[in-house]
Amino acid sequence: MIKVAVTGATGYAGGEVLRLLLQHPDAEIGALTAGSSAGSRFGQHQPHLLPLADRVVAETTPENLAGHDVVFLALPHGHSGAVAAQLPDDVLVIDCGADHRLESSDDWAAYYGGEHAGTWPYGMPELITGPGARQRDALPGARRVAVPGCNVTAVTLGLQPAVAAGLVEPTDLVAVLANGFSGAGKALKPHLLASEGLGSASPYGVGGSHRHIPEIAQNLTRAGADEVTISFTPTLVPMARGILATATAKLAAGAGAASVRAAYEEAYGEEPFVHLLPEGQWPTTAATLGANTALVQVAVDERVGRLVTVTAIDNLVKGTAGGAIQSMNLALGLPETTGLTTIGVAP
Ligand SMILES: NC(=O)C1=CN([C@@H]2O[C@H](COP(=O)(O)OP(=O)(O)OC[C@H]3O[C@@H](n4cnc5c(N)ncnc54)[C@H](OP(=O)(O)O)[C@@H]3O)[C@@H](O)[C@H]2O)C=CC1
Ligand SMILES: CC(=O)N[C@@H](CCC(=O)OP(=O)(O)O)C(=O)O
Repeated sequence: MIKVAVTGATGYAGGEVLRLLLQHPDAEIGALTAGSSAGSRFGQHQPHLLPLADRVVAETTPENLAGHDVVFLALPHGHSGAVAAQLPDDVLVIDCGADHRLESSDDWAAYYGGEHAGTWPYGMPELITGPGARQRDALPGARRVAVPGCNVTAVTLGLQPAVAAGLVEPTDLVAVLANGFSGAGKALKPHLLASEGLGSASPYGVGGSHRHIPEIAQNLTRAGADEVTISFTPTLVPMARGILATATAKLAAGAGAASVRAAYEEAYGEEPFVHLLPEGQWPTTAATLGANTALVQVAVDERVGRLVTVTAIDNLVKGTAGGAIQSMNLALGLPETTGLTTIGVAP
């Protein structure tokens, strides 16, 4: 069995990692650590994870994290570097936060601020990294993995086949997203109060300020773009989970509906968790809830000369914990799909 510790176990991301680990045939759950909630009963924070309810939340210390094969970090931005530095090199450390995703320290400084912790192998197995190459090729044997941002996952999966095939202008991209509340974490924030958010849709991170912009650009550059320019606008909508990302791109000369469809079929035909829907069927977030699934659809808007892609994911599963477990499986040499499902919860 693989002994796994989770830091940030009381939060949304840590809780989802644990929900999936409880269903993983090779995982044994060790330490559950957090910050201010250390010392309390775990079931008080994650009452849906009944098998762990009587555990006690531990402090996030090297002593409590010692003796594990895998440590998941699900901490607020800026906290992962210091914790990871205290862990042995042969332990697999999987960071669900943003600290180790970006290659550019300038991007880190501009969008997050503070010291950049460094760059780890990127935990998006489906990322196109060259002709016939995928990021999953880089993960076997890795002992440090940076899990992508949830919005980044949705937008990258929506656009990368067209970018890699040269069917769109990567300097003319637009993405608008509908985002569930859990993406913002459990911390109390005024705009997340039920009286503010229920029955309302509100944009945030508008005008090029959202911290996922450089990460999307980094991914699409790896997929083959020389330069990426993207207008990115998320919108908070009253649902607990889910992201629906609508991304459009100016078509390159000669690109059309047939070449676009062929590129997406080729990119995702063999992927276990990314599904190109049959023509005419559009993704919904409800169809992805609880599943490690990304649903993708594409169309060409001839009048405006743009590709339109729509991608739905559960932000906590394919957008975080599911991608993290996929990466764990690959790093440890297990079948990539172990413990993961494409079966959702509906209605
Ligand atoms: N929510 C989402 O959809 C996604 C989240 N992520 C990333 O996952 C990480 C966690 O996010 P999320 O779960 O949403 O956030 P939450 O606010 O829900 O949870 C934060 C967790 O971190 C713990 N924590 C806070 N400060 C410290 C500290 N100083 N030392 C130890 N533990 C601490 C909290 O413990 P305590 O209970 O003691 O306060 C809690 O367990 C973030 O980096 C986020 O960006 C990534 C993709 C998607
Ligand atoms: C609704 C909401 O606020 N969503 C968050 C999701 C961010 C996230 O979880 O990704 P990181 O791991 O990079 O923090 C947002 O868009 O900022």
